[in-house]
Amino acid sequence: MEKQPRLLASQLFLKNSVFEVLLNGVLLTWKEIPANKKVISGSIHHPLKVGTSHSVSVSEILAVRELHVDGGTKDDGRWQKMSQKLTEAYPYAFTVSYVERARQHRWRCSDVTFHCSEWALCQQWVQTIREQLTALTSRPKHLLVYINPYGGKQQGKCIYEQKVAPLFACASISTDVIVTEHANHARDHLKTEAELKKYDGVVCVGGDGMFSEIVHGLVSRTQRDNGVDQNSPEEKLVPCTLRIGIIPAGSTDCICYATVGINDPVTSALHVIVGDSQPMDVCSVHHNNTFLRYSVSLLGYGFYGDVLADSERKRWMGPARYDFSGFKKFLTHHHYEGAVSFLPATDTLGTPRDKTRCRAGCFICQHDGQLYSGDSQEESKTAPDVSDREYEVGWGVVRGKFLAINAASMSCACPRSPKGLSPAAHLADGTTDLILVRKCSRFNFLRHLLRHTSKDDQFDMTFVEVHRVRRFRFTPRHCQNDSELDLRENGKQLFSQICRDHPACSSAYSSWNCDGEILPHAAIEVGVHCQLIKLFARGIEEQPLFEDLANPPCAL
Ligand SMILES: CCCCCCCCCCCCC/C=C/[C@@H](O)[C@H](COP(=O)(O)O)NC(=O)CCCCCCCCCCCCCCC
Ligand SMILES: Nc1ncnc2c1ncn2[C@@H]1O[C@H](COP(=O)(O)OP(=O)(O)O)[C@@H](O)[C@H]1O
Ligand SMILES: [Ca+2]
Repeated sequence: MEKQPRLLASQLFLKNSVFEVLLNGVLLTWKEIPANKKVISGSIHHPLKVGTSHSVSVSEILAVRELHVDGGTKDDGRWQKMSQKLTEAYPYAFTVSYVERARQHRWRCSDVTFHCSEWALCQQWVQTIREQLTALTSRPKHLLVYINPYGGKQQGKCIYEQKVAPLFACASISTDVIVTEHANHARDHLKTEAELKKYDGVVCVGGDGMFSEIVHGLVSRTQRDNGVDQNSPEEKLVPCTLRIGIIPAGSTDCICYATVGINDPVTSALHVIVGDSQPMDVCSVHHNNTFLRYSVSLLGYGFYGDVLADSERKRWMGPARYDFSGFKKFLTHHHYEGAVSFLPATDTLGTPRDKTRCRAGCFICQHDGQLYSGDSQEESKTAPDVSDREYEVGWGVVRGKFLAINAASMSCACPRSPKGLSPAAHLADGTTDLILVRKCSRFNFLRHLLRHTSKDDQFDMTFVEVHRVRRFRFTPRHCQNDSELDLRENGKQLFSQICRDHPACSSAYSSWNCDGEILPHAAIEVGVHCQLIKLFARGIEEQPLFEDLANPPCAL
């Protein structure tokens, strides 16, 4: 790393020792000075701590504040316990709040308080650190927050007020908070009313469904403001400028989990505060040249569609509804017939069977950002009509009976499956991983499902194939025309009754699970829009081998 000029260097008092404290444009470091150090209160040091040093990246400092020693305890209760002698020798102090890495990708806010003998020195430290923080232009100052009070275990409001709001206040971030009153409240507010110019980002407190509302509101608003027609599947969409933060308070929380590495409200709040930015792909879903929805995580037909449809009726069960419906639909074991045509992403570096993973600073995402708009793509972008042009150059077609057709635009890692539906998928490479699970025995399907929870490769099975694609289209076998599709809605109950009476039979249609929402059509066309949105996240950080490496001793 380029050597940074030293901004400040002082000997300051911390706990019971004197530390050499240094600030340059990149790091704040404090190193214990072992020799001649004076132990004031007589407390015993842990031998390992002697001579240790700490360093914190300035970009991960949340705030700095002065302590008012005269008034006693305004900011730090521990101050009271300091000996009279210390107060006399070092009557001025300031506290630096910073990000500390804990286990399993968790971030925590830590405080360190330095004591000084002179007021001017204390002021100089506080001011210089503040100047450094002000220079970090990627940090949000004003945020629009939407809370879904009914997501997950209905803890959204409480999570925000107790864990997140105090951190935003500490980092001097101001907020406008809206607790949603009905479904689509946040989406419609963003789409039409919200004064977006006032904000540096939008925060949603809830699950994947709530995040999806925010995405729909922001993307639709951006297209409308730029005169882009969402109904045209070929249209190139305009990226959203505002970043989105997710405070996880839902049932699956896969978007948070797969972009941060953990579904933890404090960790997510800290990623917002430090102003992280993670671009993400968004799929647009159309039916007959009519826009249906956007998807950022899972588009699932068959098993995941049926699980979602069933679980919606059991919302009262909370997150456990997915396990209940999952078990039920596993036993039902329905398969669906149809044709999937797709445009493989032949010009990308990665494949769905890679051992490498999309991680913070991902090389593939950084380099593939521009490919979607590349001219070489233009000619082959249009989806062929499966019946007429199935051999169109570049497009592949797979027909058959499927237990599940899943498109994962990202890994879809979540607490249920920490590696996700497609472990090697990328957050921002402009592709989605199309996973086709053909009809097989219950036992084999169970083996496939179980592999989502172990190290074994869920794609290494004869009845599973996976393609990395830029576009795809699904046509259910019995879909001759639209009126038949509409009929299915009315006839569905009768049909499912018949199927229950004749277990060998399978219903003709499943539903698409689009990020937790049921789509009204089975025949869809999907295109990936590379890096259409940005999150307050940085991707999953590589885990340090040893805990100490998370806060490496600085090389001075
Ligand atoms: C036997 C264990 C099998 C575990 C397989 C787990 C795979 C999980 C992959 C989950 C991908 C999730 C993608 C995200 C979807 C969300 O957009 C969406 C909405 O989330 P929200 O309610 O928070 O707003 N969530 C979902 O659609 C939930 C999908 C969860 C499906 C769980 C399926 C559990 C299957 C259990 C089968 C049990 C078989 C047991 C046989 C003895
Ligand atoms: N105030 C509200 N009342 C009812 N539903 C809401 C409200 N606010 C948001 N929703 C809807 O609740 C659904 C589930 O929200 P989400 O936060 O994803 O929780 P979960 O992960 O438990 O599904 C979303 O589809 C969202 O549109
Ligand atoms: Ca992707």
